[in-house]
Amino acid sequence: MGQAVALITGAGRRLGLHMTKGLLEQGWRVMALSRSTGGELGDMAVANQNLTVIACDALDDRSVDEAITAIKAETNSLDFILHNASIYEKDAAHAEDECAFYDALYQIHMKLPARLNQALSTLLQNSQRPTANIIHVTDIYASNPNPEYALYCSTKAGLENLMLSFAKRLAPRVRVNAIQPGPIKFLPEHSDGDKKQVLSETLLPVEGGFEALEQAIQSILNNEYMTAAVIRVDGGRSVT
Ligand SMILES: NC(=O)C1=CN([C@@H]2O[C@H](COP(=O)(O)OP(=O)(O)OC[C@H]3O[C@@H](n4cnc5c(N)ncnc54)[C@H](OP(=O)(O)O)[C@@H]3O)[C@@H](O)[C@H]2O)C=CC1
Ligand SMILES: Nc1nc2c(c(=O)[nH]1)N=C([C@H](O)[C@@H](O)CO)CN2
Repeated sequence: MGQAVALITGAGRRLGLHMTKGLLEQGWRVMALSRSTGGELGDMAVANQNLTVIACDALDDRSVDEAITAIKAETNSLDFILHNASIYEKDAAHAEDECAFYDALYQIHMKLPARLNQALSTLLQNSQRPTANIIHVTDIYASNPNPEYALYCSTKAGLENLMLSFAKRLAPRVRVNAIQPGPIKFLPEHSDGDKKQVLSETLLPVEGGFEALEQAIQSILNNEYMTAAVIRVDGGRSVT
């Protein structure tokens, strides 16, 4: 079996960058989609021939078309797609541009994953592994929305529904699953009060860390009997 090939969206920072590094360390070839081809990701690509950085802005259809063309020029088979790219902002922050914000959330959480799954389905069917994998990274809020993030949550719910359709459409050669993260990694803009409040509502009151998601991703990749499944990685937050 040849070298496994993964495609990661939103690879430029945090979980996307963490998973890019992890899969490279395991010997995978990684196609990393990012709005910027520079920075740490670009530096890594100069030093590691197993990493290809491809520019992709989900909000620009031409950029997505060009990224799909570039992926197909790089490989004729694909073993894993991680739909990680995301925008996370409160509705209240977009009172003046609510429609444009909702369009952006749809484009990044639903349109981009649907287009990549459809456009790359032949590459996935050519996978050299027993099955190819697609993982949609959603959110515990997809099942039980936080009304302050209604627009974000609804598009994550749409991403989860797309997972079910692609699981039905692409079986049995391709397994499609979703992971619902909880309080994995706060953002710099989170205050200490925000963090304390969230963790006080979480059975395991700590940030899970990207390693917790990586373990769940690996468990899906290694289990040939998992498809159309939704795996929560949230420290129990979703039941409080
Ligand atoms: N962190 C957490 O605690 C939680 C995370 N999640 C989910 O887990 C996933 C990873 O989380 P995290 O790493 O914190 O996410 P971030 O918000 O830090 O990063 C998301 C990525 O999305 C990409 N992105 C943003 N805008 C665009 C765009 N217009 N076009 C293409 N890509 C874009 C960026 O990639 P680049 O800069 O390379 O373009 C960025 O790396 C996300 O799907 C998130 O919704 C869910 C619940 C909790
Ligand atoms: N794209 C993102 N989505 C989400 C994030 C994030 O940082 N980026 N974070 C959360 C969590 O609420 C976290 O901030 C604290 O629990 C949800 N989605």
